[in-house]
Amino acid sequence: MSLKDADSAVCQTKVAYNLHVYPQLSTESAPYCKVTATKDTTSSDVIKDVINILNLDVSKSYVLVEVKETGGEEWVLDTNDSPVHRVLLWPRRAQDEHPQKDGYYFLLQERNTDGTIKYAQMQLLSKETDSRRLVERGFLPWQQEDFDDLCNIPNLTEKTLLENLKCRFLKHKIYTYAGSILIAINPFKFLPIYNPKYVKLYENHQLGKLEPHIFAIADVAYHTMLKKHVNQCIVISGESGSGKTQSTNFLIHCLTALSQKGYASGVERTILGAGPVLEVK
Ligand SMILES: Nc1ncnc2c1ncn2[C@@H]1O[C@H](COP(=O)(O)OP(=O)(O)OP(=O)(O)O)[C@@H](O)[C@H]1O
Repeated sequence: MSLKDADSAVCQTKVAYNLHVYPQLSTESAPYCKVTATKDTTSSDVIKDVINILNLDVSKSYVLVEVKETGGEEWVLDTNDSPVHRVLLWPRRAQDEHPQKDGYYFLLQERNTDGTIKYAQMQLLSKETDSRRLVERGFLPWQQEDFDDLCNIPNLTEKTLLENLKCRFLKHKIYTYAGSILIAINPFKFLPIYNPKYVKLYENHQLGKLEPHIFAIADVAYHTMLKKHVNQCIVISGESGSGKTQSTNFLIHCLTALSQKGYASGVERTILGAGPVLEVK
């Protein structure tokens, strides 16, 4: 490495980032505290800054907690951890400003005298989110509530998986995710979930944010194709009569609606019309 390279490497570590730390006890002035940090700044440096800025009680002990939307977990940072390194692993949209609504942010939590952490912030979560998290962590037994993604079932067995699908089906929720795979159970009756309102609802959304739906899969494939300029493939499999043809029709309907921006055209009719010919064995 040349001296110049070394200089620029040193400069790189000195780049300043703004961290927004949400204190456990929110202050009257602002919901969060802005701290400037570099990659070298440790979590204990950040805590000291927040204590100074907010005039917090120095006799108490605090920890910096990273909240990440994925898994809904809070991670307590070690005193020598670099919060900036954590931020750089977050999605781009959450890196500059990290408002709580985006799900990626830092909390300042107080430690109890026995070393455990006071989770006062948890009270701000809705009761439903709160208990779901406790169930996911195994602190509460799994109730007969349904999970829209099978990966979130805490004790995943064939029995719990089938019970979850059944429970959802009885509530007319025929779609369930298994990660990025969509499971569809044939309802053998019309459900009012395929009108243009739903195409619009799922347009350009993030997979998993809304209730599982075949339009969500079509939308992800369509927008990934536009973004990456690479052909996309959706594999549909299932036994005879499970709804593959019907699902293909819904996919084509959604894809043509997305590409035509809602204007009726003959394209959908032409593609759907080709289906029976293609299916002839
Ligand atoms: N999402 C759905 N909503 C309402 N009815 C559905 C749905 N999916 C399937 N069906 C019903 O189930 C019937 C069988 O579905 P479909 O023909 O799509 O099955 P398939 O998997 O393509 O069967 P095969 O492999 O024998 O061709 C359809 O005629 C339709 O009435």
